[in-house]
Amino acid sequence: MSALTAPPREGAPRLAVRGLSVRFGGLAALDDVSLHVDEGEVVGLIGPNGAGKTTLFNAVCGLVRPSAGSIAVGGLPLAPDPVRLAARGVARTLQGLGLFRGLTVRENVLAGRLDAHDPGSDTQRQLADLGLAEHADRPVGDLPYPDQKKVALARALVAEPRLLLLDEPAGGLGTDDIAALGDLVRHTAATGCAVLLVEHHVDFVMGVCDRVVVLDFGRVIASGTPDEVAGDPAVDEAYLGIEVTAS
Ligand SMILES: Nc1ncnc2c1ncn2[C@@H]1O[C@H](COP(=O)(O)OP(=O)(O)OP(=O)(O)O)[C@@H](O)[C@H]1O
Repeated sequence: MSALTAPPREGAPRLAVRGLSVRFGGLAALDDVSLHVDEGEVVGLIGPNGAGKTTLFNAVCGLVRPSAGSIAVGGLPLAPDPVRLAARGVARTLQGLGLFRGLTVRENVLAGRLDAHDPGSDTQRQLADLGLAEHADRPVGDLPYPDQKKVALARALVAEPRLLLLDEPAGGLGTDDIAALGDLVRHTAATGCAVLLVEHHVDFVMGVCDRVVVLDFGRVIASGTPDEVAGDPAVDEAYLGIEVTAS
């Protein structure tokens, strides 16, 4: 059995990042970053623009090559092969929508579950869970932006991931949709999925996460519960006056 198809090691974090560094020429986008996400946990990854959040996601997905450090999923080292991520139970949403605009809602969600025995029924259930069933056969580009964000989420969730990477899921959403998103994230974690959440909407992060890790200039400057992080002066300083509050 290869490391890619082996079951996760019992007791190991779903995601363990140790001493990770990523360089782009002379720029250290990530510098000795360590973090972990356990089964059923929601961990927020926050920090100002350019702090390295998306680079960390890209490293986990094998899209950028670290210059140092290691990444393990379920206790097993991660091979730099984005195509095999789904087989390891990893799903991701993108900062933009990343949808196939010429396809219907159903076809977009189906794209997240092409390996399944009966992808059609999984897709239908996921669409119903997110209130998208009545839009299933519409071109995805015809839906309002919040519903398109839901389609992108549905495409990740239909794979029943064990590790879910969410890149700015609350971006562009109104208050009610953000509240519903928070419920969905917590519900997903309650099924045992580990969630790593990159988000600029700090109140949302503080309300939904069990722990928060703060990056600035590629380094971890704070980590802990939302209350611990919100009270950390280094975090206020990194955000240059943006209010950081725990709900
Ligand atoms: N492919 C790349 N080539 C060169 N530099 C890059 C590349 N990708 C990211 N960077 C740089 O690495 C640093 C970290 O970028 P990254 O996108 O990870 O930050 P971020 O925290 O996700 O920012 P934002 O909140 O704006 O999305 C930035 O200085 C960025 O300009």
